[in-house]
Amino acid sequence: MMIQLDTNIANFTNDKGEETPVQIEVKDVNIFYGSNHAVKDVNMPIHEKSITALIGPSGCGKSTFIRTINRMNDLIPIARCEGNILYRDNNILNPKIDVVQLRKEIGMVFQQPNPFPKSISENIQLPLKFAGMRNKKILKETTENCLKEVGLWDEVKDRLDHSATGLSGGQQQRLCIARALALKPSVILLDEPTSALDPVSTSKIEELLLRLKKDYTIVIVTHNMQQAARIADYTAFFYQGELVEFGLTRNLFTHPEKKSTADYISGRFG
Ligand SMILES: Nc1ncnc2c1ncn2[C@@H]1O[C@H](COP(=O)(O)OP(=O)(O)OP(=O)(O)O)[C@@H](O)[C@H]1O
Repeated sequence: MMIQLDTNIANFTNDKGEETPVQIEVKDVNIFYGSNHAVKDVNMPIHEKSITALIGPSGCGKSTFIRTINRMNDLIPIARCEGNILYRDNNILNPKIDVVQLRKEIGMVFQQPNPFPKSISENIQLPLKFAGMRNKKILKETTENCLKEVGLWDEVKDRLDHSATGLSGGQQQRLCIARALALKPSVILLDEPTSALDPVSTSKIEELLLRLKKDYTIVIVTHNMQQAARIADYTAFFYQGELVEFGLTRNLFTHPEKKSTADYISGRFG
């Protein structure tokens, strides 16, 4: 029951009524794990400097799909992807693209905060050093700027050399977002970034994402429909590997076009 998406997507606007151009275009994407067809014929736009939420019941393919956007599924030997994910005139799924460069431009944050077991500042600086940056002044400035960007600077500025694993879960997750920002990405993918966090830490991350969308394109997998409704400009509802419905969040939640979307958002299953 794949829906036909309107490809004239430039007409979409975000919740402020502003047009946001399409940054990534997903075309006819199919993903398999061996013989398991996990994601089926997905077509959707991802709009620049907007938040796109991926929702749907467990096992519907949300994580599989988001991981494909920066080729994390390459790490799973039985995973196979077909189709096109167009980004800056390239197909992300082209085996010849530079995956290291891709992951600098399209960063990822996971469900469990996963800081390196190093100091807070090294968490920001290691990816930069790995990318060849040696200038100590720039490393220091970037550390401060990224920590300020995620609202963590005032909380940690006096203990930058302490282990990141000593931070709270919410602080660790903001550090992981800061680490992704250090590489100056244009897109940030987040796979259930708040599901391991308490409500206060969750709302800090939501506020942070709303700030970050001014400068970054954000795609978030969430089980929490209220979260999608609170922060996402666009929402995609997946069910059994198919993209059932995509649209402006306010439309999808108030006037879903498909019965299964209506059933899911009203809590009748999932
Ligand atoms: N690493 C993997 N190896 C093999 N099969 C996988 C792998 N990851 C996911 N799958 C399968 O792909 C399908 C989609 O799973 P996926 O984790 O993408 O769904 P999801 O919507 O993110 O679920 P959840 O909300 O529970 O995280 C399922 O059938 C799952 O078993």
